[in-house]
Amino acid sequence: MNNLNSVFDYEDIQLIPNKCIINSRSEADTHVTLGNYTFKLPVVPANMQTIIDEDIAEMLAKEGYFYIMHRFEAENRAAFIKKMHQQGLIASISVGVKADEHAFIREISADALIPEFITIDIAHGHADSVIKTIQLIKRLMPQTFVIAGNVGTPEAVRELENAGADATKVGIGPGKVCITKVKTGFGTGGWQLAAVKWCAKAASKPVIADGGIRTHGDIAKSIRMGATMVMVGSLFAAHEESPGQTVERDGQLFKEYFGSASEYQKGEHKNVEGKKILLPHKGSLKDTLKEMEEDLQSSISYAGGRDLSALTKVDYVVVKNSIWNGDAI
Ligand SMILES: NC(=O)C1=CN([C@@H]2O[C@H](COP(=O)(O)OP(=O)(O)OC[C@H]3O[C@@H](n4cnc5c(N)ncnc54)[C@H](OP(=O)(O)O)[C@@H]3O)[C@@H](O)[C@H]2O)C=CC1
Ligand SMILES: Nc1nc2c(ncn2[C@@H]2O[C@H](COP(=O)(O)O)[C@@H](O)[C@H]2O)c(=O)[nH]1
Repeated sequence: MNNLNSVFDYEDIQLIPNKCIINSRSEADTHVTLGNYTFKLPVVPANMQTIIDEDIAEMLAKEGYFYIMHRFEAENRAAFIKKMHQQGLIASISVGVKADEHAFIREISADALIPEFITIDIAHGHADSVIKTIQLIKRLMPQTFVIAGNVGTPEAVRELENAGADATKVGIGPGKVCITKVKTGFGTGGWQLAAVKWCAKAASKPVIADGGIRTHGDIAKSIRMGATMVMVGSLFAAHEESPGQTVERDGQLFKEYFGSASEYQKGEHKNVEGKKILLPHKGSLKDTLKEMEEDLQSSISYAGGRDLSALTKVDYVVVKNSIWNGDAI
């Protein structure tokens, strides 16, 4: 991006249709390949404690979706890898960057519990601590696909790729339960889609757009701007299967969704950069995944193609705050 002042976000963009070349949306193929594996959708639920648990991870893996287990029940991770492998499923876990996390990486490597995917999950991923963690994983488990983040600049993407990351995750502060932008003044909140475009242009490996996805159409927009996959929190929160607590207010059911840097996650009010919200109880996660697939198939048809690659080439217009036009879904 040459001009950082001409930025945009998801609600400011509309993709322009091409002539349809399929007879039914069901012909459109939403599969995506990441590393050595192909998944049903270019979407992964956020590795947060109110979004995913081991049951959901297992369901997603069995159904052919990508998943990333969170790192907040650290002591369960080795057993989780073993359990997934015993069922012939991929193991995809998260790690941090502190000394105990390096010890854990050495431990699983020594025990030959090698996950197919490891995501390094910290707030400010453009850091030597992340580079050292990438290098450690790649030295001990070269076959493991490493996703590193989070970052918000091309320089960070290149540096993590050069350190050995197989993919980078872009998004500092655009999340629904994020307060980084107001607490620190930094981030990609409000211009996340432009940041994805900026970073993807510099990337030589896959980029995962993380945070700020509010509609299924935002998935197609992320892919147009160069993302291989998107990470989604709030849209996946508050389902029947979701791990967040169910709460009743005035006879209506809600579920908790809290940030990984919130005091609810941390158990203390220190370096808090996340909050908790209540979201109306939704139906089944499987139904949302199905609807997401149908909507993305429709996006592919509007792009004039048969698969996700068609989305990467479509024209688009920037019309500030255009998509809602006073409406809601
Ligand atoms: N995508 C996003 O915008 C954000 C996501 N998060 C999520 O919150 C969770 C907790 O993140 P995080 O606090 O990084 O994880 P950790 O608490 O594991 O911290 C990781 C390490 O990085 C250090 N660290 C954290 N932030 C900074 C910073 N701004 N500058 C220098 N060092 C830093 C920590 O030290 P110390 O704590 O002593 O500083 C610690 O050593 C993660 O799941 C993360 O994804 C949090 C904020 C933003
Ligand atoms: N600044 C913070 N960001 C957080 C925190 N916990 C998670 N996250 C990020 O948000 C996305 C999900 O975003 P959504 O818009 O889809 O809901 C998640 O993947 C993280 O990158 C936090 O406490 N603070």
